[in-house]
Amino acid sequence: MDLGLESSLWVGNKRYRAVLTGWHFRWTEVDKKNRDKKTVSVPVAEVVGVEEGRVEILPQKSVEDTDKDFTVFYVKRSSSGGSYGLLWRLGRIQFSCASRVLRDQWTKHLRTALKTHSPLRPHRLLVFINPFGGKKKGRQIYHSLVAPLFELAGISSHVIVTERANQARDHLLKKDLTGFDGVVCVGGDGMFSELLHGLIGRTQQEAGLCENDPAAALQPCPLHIGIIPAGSTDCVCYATVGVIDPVTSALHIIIGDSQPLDVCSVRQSSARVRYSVSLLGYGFYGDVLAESEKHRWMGPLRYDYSGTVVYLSNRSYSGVVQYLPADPLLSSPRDKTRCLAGCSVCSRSTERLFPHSSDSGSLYSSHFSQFSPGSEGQWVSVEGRFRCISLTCMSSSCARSPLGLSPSAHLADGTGDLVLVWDTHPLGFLKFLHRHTSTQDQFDLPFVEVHRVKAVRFSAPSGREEQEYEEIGGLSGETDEGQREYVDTVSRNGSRQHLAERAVTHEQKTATPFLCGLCCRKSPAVSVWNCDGEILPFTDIVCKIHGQLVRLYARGIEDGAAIRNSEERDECQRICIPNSFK
Ligand SMILES: CCCCCCCCCCCCC/C=C/[C@@H](O)[C@H](CO)NC(=O)CCCCCCCCCCCCCCC
Ligand SMILES: Nc1ncnc2c1ncn2[C@@H]1O[C@H](COP(=O)(O)OP(=O)(O)OP(=O)(O)O)[C@@H](O)[C@H]1O
Ligand SMILES: [Ca+2]
Repeated sequence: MDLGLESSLWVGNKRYRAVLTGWHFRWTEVDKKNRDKKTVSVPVAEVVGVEEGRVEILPQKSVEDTDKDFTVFYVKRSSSGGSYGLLWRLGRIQFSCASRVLRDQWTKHLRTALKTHSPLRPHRLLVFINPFGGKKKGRQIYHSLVAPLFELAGISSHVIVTERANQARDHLLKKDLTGFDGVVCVGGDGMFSELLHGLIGRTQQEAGLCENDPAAALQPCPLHIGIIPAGSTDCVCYATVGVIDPVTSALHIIIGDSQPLDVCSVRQSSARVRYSVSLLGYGFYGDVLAESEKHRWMGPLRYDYSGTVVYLSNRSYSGVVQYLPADPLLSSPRDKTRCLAGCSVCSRSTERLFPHSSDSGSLYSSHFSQFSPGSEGQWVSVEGRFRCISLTCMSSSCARSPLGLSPSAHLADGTGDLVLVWDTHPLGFLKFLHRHTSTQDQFDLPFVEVHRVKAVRFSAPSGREEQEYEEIGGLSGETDEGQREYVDTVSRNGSRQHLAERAVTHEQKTATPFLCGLCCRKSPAVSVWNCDGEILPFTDIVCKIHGQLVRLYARGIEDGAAIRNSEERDECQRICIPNSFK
């Protein structure tokens, strides 16, 4: 069927020329005064719904069933006033036609175009609401802001308000999921993590794979994940959409946006595999999480409180980190680029990961592991004392840190960024933390390194080594230069320098201890791993990045400045709607 259509339409008493081409629906006021021919152009993929009559959904749904009118709902962008990304809102325009026949033609053509141009739009969703996440507003957010939009878009949803932790994960692992196109969580990163674990586990079960087997090439999940942010950090939402806004996220779900995401698997020999996308952190971030769990009642503020307590306790931990570098010719964590919607680095990665798929984004093609025999590079091993060790599959931007833990990390390039912060003077570490809140480069410090990696291993020192270290006084008051005393070898097994030997060297160099009463306290020998907000019950780990293992209803961060500039240049404005239509 030819999807094109063109005719005059009225909005109130103004006449418009409306055109539906393959990909766009445009309307231009036919008026001598409209000399610059301002046109509103909406991509068909961003039309939310088409209704006969004059329809409103806010503050509540009302339908005036007039037979020459139709209403179009679509995505309208506005600046987020702070965040990097753009807020999406529901735009609405009510058209009148010359006849009922023409009206029916418009609604039919628009609906057919919608089906053709956005094949991933969900029809049926499974929604989990955590009533206790963040500020405990999950239920309210879903019912007042999201459910009316889903209804307008003809999406039927099965809603489960969780009664316990891990209910969503267990449901996805065991219950019948037939008929669902996607799964949505209303909550924070912890709820997202439940969906991630449930869906990855379920997909491997159905593929007859054992997910705990480190050699298994994990299969990508066929169901999309949607996140309606209602948590404390909401890092996954922020880093994939660019704003924390339930309406924006609901609209991404409705139009069936699709953003692949890398996932890191975390294993210890006998334990169940865990997954992480935003932060696998040891040392500072592990300790902050452990401390914050004691203060859940504080809500989102618990992280600031615990962050301060942990910072003042001035801890560092020793260990051996081994990592498998990613191909440095493809990208670098210090190349000052940003992964934005339509990212070319991620698109090329899709072609590498799914080489035999005609639609390189297809989920159903066979998934090629990045760890096929022979493709491995050389492992690098470093050993020493660290303030923190972080591994993230994406930038991990959030409200606290608008550019994130690794501002140039990519959502779907099959790699993770490993940030090593060596033990340093407390003020140095504060400088590092503080740089996360601005555009200053947190990696441009002598005690910080960042590596783009495909896999990581970590092991804490044996009890004896750590005891020797403590006996000789540790590194409190160490200078920035002091951290350079580490082993950087290229080997498969890593090589260990005796910690005590290095500690003596450091001790000879120490500056006056800072915050003596706090920092001279003995650090515990080991920290814990923070795996996307969950404390792992083991210390020594092996991690692997699985490129594009899951897909979210998102499109990456839209570059607000670029979109605004192109609108200023272009007559065909996407979001310039005359005030009378707002
Ligand atoms: C001086 C200001 C420093 C601000 C430093 C901001 C760095 C923020 C980096 C945040 C990265 C978030 C990564 C995402 C992690 C999620 O998977 C996880 C689950 O939701 N969230 C956390 O673990 C929650 C982690 C939350 C960490 C918050 C740390 C707050 C530190 C405050 C330090 C204050 C020092 C004061 C000295 C007097
Ligand atoms: N009904 C429930 N009762 C108790 N805990 C729950 C319930 N439903 C989910 N949970 C758990 O609560 C934890 C935290 O939830 P969530 O991630 O939604 O909010 P948050 O911790 O405030 O935000 P963030 O993870 O973004 O910091 C999750 O790990 C989840 O497993
Ligand atoms: Ca990545």
